[in-house]
Amino acid sequence: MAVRWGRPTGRGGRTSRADSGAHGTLALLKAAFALVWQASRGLLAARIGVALAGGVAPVAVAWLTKLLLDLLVDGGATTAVLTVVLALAGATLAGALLPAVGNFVDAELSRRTQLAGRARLYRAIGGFGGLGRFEDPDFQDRLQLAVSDGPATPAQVTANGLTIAQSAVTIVGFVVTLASMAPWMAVVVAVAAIPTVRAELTLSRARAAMMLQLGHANRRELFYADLISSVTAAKEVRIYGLSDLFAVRMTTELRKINRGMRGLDLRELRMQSALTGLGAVVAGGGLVWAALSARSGRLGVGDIVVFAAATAGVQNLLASIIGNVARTHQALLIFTHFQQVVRAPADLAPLEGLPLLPVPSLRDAIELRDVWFRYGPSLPWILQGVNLTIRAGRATALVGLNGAGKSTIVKLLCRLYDPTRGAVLWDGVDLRRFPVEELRERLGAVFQDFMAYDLSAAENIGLGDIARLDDRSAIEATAERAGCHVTVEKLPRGYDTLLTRFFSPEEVLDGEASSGVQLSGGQWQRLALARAFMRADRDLLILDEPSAGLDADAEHEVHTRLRALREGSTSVLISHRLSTVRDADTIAVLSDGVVTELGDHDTLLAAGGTYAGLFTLQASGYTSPDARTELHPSTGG
Ligand SMILES: Nc1ncnc2c1ncn2[C@@H]1O[C@H](COP(=O)(O)OP(=O)(O)OP(=O)(O)O)[C@@H](O)[C@H]1O
Repeated sequence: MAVRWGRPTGRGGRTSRADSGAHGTLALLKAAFALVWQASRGLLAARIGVALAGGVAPVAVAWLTKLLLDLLVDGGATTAVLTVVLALAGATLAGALLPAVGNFVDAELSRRTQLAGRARLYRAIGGFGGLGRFEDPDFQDRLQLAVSDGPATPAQVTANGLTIAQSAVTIVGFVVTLASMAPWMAVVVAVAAIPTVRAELTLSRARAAMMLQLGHANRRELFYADLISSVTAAKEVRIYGLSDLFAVRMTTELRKINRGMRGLDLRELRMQSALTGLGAVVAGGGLVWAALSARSGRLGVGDIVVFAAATAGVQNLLASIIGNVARTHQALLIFTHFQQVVRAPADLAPLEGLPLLPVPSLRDAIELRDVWFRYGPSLPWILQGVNLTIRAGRATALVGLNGAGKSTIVKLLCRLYDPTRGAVLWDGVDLRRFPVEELRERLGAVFQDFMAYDLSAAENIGLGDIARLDDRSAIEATAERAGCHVTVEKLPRGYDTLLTRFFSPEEVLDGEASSGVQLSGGQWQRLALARAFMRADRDLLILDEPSAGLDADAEHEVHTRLRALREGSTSVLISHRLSTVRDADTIAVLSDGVVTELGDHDTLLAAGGTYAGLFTLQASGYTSPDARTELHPSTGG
């Protein structure tokens, strides 16, 4: 089983049209809030309350301080002074406590939203009926980003958004304060905010462009990092001594990323310095005016305090808004990917305008009628008008050289893809008329690239029919039929043995310690067979190279068992070992995207064509590539 390495994605990711424009941003914000609202209305309401109170507290503190100072200077009554002191203490305490309460609520909201977001995301992913999306590189990038970071973003957007709202409340309070004392100062502060907002927008755009640029470098960096550290690649990486090479490539990508980020950070630093300077000039100028006004008796001591607090507060809050807008923008970009995965339309479309039908038991045949297929519009045709009838209750074998399209046909039978042209008919009804999950209920399959689950032996078999996942006697009987019962029984904990070294057994097996076991390739293959056998009673059994990893004895034995199992049921068998397909009722030879020969073993042998040539070649044990090319000049081996 060859392991194909996945394409990891960067932490940045691509922007899309949906990201751009105020309308898109607003819709995203709404969707993010909606998810948080759905996760916990009560907590969100509490968080909004905290933001409002947190926004009002600093303004209240400034005004109460002014009031207190004015009372003291004017010799106010003790009760009045004490009342103001108490109110000031309360407002200060609230101002100090609210951030901590806000953090707690944010964390809890984040946990709940992530739970709801993940559930929604994995429901959407599980709903993709076919394989096409998983093989689309752009969709893969989006998907991986949505999975890794997407569910956390709605809560981040909400928390940042509410912090911005909180700052805005305080700013409004301070600007009103300033306006009541010196209207021109309020105007100056408001005007001074304009460059800040403009700078923030420019920076946001630069950040988005940089993320787009660095997305590819990010993906490559993660790709090499994963290769170096993953157990799957560990064998080859060590044998071929690849880790240094990959480490150098990884650090090269990382340097590229760092250069880009450093440039952006420097730009941000320059802008922020300029803005801080501007803020200092505004605040300083205002303070000079306030001091002169106090000297001339136009302002009291309390006024100066509240004035200083208001000007400094507005400048600081504008700076904090900058950071929060940036973080919100970043989170929204990632949330875009989440939304696009969650809202992706069905990938396997039903036949237009026709209602879905229940899947009837297969009575007559499955027919591929003039089936053309390619894996993408820019990729070559794999099937170019395949016509083939798979008769109910009979065994059909598919034969052909590597890359002829045998597994592709199997994938079309399982409706993992739809034909590009032509149709697959189930007793005359197009497969696209059936609900895909219902169709799959009717199939049992073992694939060339079968799965080895890091679970117990029993589960590895039972997953073939989840309704009987806990039915130990059914699982054991099936293992017996697949010829792996004895092997499994001899494992340290028999059927409960964990077939992995990846998880600690204590995590999974009720606290009972027992080391996990790793099976050999052939043993895994038997388990995969047993898994398929759990569905032996289904309408169609698909066996794509079911014995590829087995030794000669085991292969013979498995095929004897398969023959018995296939008896009277509908099956499709793919095998390069032609001796194992010779007793199939029908053998179809695929070449150049079409069925070139069809018949039983004797007929095809007598016809003296491709099958006869291949069979004779294998029977004689002669495997010269030259001879293969001579036999099949048009198909690559
Ligand atoms: N997911 C895919 N995306 C693009 N091309 C693919 C994909 N899967 C298979 N192909 C291409 O389709 C062709 C047929 O592949 P397929 O696996 O059906 O052949 P096969 O007859 O089963 O070969 P083998 O005997 O080696 O298993 C090959 O050229 C392969 O490169």
